[in-house]
Amino acid sequence: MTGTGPNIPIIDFGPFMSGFYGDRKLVAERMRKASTDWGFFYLANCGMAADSLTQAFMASRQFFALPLAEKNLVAWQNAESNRGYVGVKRERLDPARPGDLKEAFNLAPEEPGAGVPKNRWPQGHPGFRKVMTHFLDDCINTADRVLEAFALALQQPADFFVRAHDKHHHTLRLLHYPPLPEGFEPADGESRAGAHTDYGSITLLFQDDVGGLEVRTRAGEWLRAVPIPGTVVVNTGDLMHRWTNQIFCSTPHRVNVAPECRHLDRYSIAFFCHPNKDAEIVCISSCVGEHQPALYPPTTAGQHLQEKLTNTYGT
Ligand SMILES: O=C(O)CCC(=O)C(=O)O
Ligand SMILES: [Fe+2]
Repeated sequence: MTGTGPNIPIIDFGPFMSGFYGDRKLVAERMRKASTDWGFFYLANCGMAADSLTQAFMASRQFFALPLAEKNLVAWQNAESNRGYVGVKRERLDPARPGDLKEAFNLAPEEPGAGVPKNRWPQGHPGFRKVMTHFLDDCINTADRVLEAFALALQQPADFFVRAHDKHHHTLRLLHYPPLPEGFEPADGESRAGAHTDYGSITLLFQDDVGGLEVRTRAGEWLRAVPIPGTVVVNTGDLMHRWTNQIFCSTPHRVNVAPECRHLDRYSIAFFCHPNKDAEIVCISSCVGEHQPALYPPTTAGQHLQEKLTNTYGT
């Protein structure tokens, strides 16, 4: 752990949302640099109403407070649907380590015309569904603006990434890290969430004020990504790493069982953005050159995601 040295950048998104081209370009360039150096940045003034976030966290707390039997009625079933409740230790983000000390609930936009809805909503809690559906829309909007900035940063048409994400194959994930019992000592390598990289293009991460998120620097040290009120953490995932021919990094991160926060509940909400399953992922032209050959063959976003989920859940 390092307490000195450079820190994860904080970028003010306000000028991108309301500014002229010059302002927008400046913000996009900051995002490009942060994604290259860190694969992580805090975004301030992202345009999301504080109220929407407060409500989402409240609804999340209420959901996780339900009896386990009730949560299990909406249990996660398979990687293809990837929705519903995932119990404590069911998942290991770092396959070499014990199961993660967390529980989660995944939801996602319903595909229009796909028949039976796939989200697994708990019965008798219409408020939960309403708040989360609203929050999901907010996340999609914010992510689309971030993707526009990325397109500008990479000299692509403004809608380059937004179009590739327009089927909204995203996942919203509520996370709860329960307090650990008095005297708890983590088994070797046990943590709230094991070290991992995210699979998709970008992730928006909202954390409460407990802390515990750690990001691995390029020098290999673990740095705390402390909660900064009024900001959302944005990180670039494996797919963006591949798409940008490794220019944007997909940085390992984890949630550590730090002694000072071990006995506190921690809540976070992650919005994982995934391009359309049929989107062709070919190294972006501005990231490829005479001295920078494309490092990956084309794939589709769907193929990429399925491989990653299978590795995590073993299904
Ligand atoms: O809870 C957090 O702060 C991080 C969670 C995370 O990185 C993930 O679920 O991919
Ligand atoms: Fe993550």
